[in-house]
Amino acid sequence: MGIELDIRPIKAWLPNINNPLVISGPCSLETEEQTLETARLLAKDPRVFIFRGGVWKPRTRPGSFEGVGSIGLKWLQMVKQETGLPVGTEVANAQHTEEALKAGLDVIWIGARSTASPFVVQEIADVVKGTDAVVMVKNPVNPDVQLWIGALERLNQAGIKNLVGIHRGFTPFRETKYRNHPNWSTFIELRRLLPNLPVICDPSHIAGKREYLFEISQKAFDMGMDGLMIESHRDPSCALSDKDQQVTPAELAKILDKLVIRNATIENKQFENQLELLRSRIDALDTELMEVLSSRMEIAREIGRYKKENNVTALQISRWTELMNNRIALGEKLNLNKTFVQILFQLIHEDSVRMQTEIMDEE
Ligand SMILES: C=C(O[C@@H]1C=C(C(=O)O)C=C[C@H]1O)C(=O)O
Repeated sequence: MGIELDIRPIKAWLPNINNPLVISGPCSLETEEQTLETARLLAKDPRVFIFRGGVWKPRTRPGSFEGVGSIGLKWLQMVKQETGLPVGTEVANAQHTEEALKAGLDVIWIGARSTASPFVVQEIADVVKGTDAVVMVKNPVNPDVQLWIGALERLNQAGIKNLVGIHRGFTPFRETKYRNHPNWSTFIELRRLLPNLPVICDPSHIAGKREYLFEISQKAFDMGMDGLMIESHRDPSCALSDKDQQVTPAELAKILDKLVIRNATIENKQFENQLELLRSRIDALDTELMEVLSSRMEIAREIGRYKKENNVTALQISRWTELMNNRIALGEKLNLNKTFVQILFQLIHEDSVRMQTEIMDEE
């Protein structure tokens, strides 16, 4: 099924944007003073375009700080009035959305847990219907690009064209360096399916720790994302939520100073010619790669027929283990990433066994 969404670029609703979209502010608004002080510091940096602040906080388990609630909307209004920065918060149900719109917030976003629930997304879409709200949609907690797109579609069907995707990583199923797995391939697939959708990265939730913010942000720009949402707090050590991943506005400025912003493409004949030359070499190598794979599969089929005649199983674990170890060692010598080699050969082996069992089970 083709996907066609009517999406406006960021510039359509934020005309003064001349750089990647940077959104920053506290994970949670805690007090009027903390909100305003953080906002005043951020407003001094012309690279920050929108102030964010969590008001209703979805927490994994009960008992931790769940946000100040509606009073925070008033503080956001004060930020807007004093600094001129557009303001936004996360909404997780119809009531939040109604209150946020009524308070005149410039941006709302749907969190990862809410995106995972089509009922919640629909209830929010029903409230924003017919408005010119800017709605950002975080990826669902699981790397399901269709679910992410489904949420965007529901909003688009409600007439919302000012849409932005936020890549905040995916719940890991084991202990990892980062709090949430970046799984860049999900972003690549989203961009392939919806090339017009602006997508920004939320390195704070991917990282879980401030020391990783720079490397993740740079990667996001290397991949061509359109901006960042980075949590900041006047004093992260006292933050009531996610204190390890927040930075001070001064630290944010240092991160932004170091980041290299890349262009999606450039108008330069020499660059284009050189790129084309290198790409034609990749095309030729890919053709060879496919031919080699095809020959390999042909031999596997022959082995399958031979095993069938001799009534021997398709799967041969000792051969497979030995082969995998050997390929990983070879990969290291050839400067290939170990995980890449493992996954590649798992796929090849899986299909080789599948084909052999098909041959064996043919009438
Ligand atoms: C091809 C064989 O059958 C299976 C497929 C393998 C492969 O594709 O390399 C290896 C071991 C077996 O599990 C074989 O036994 O050699």
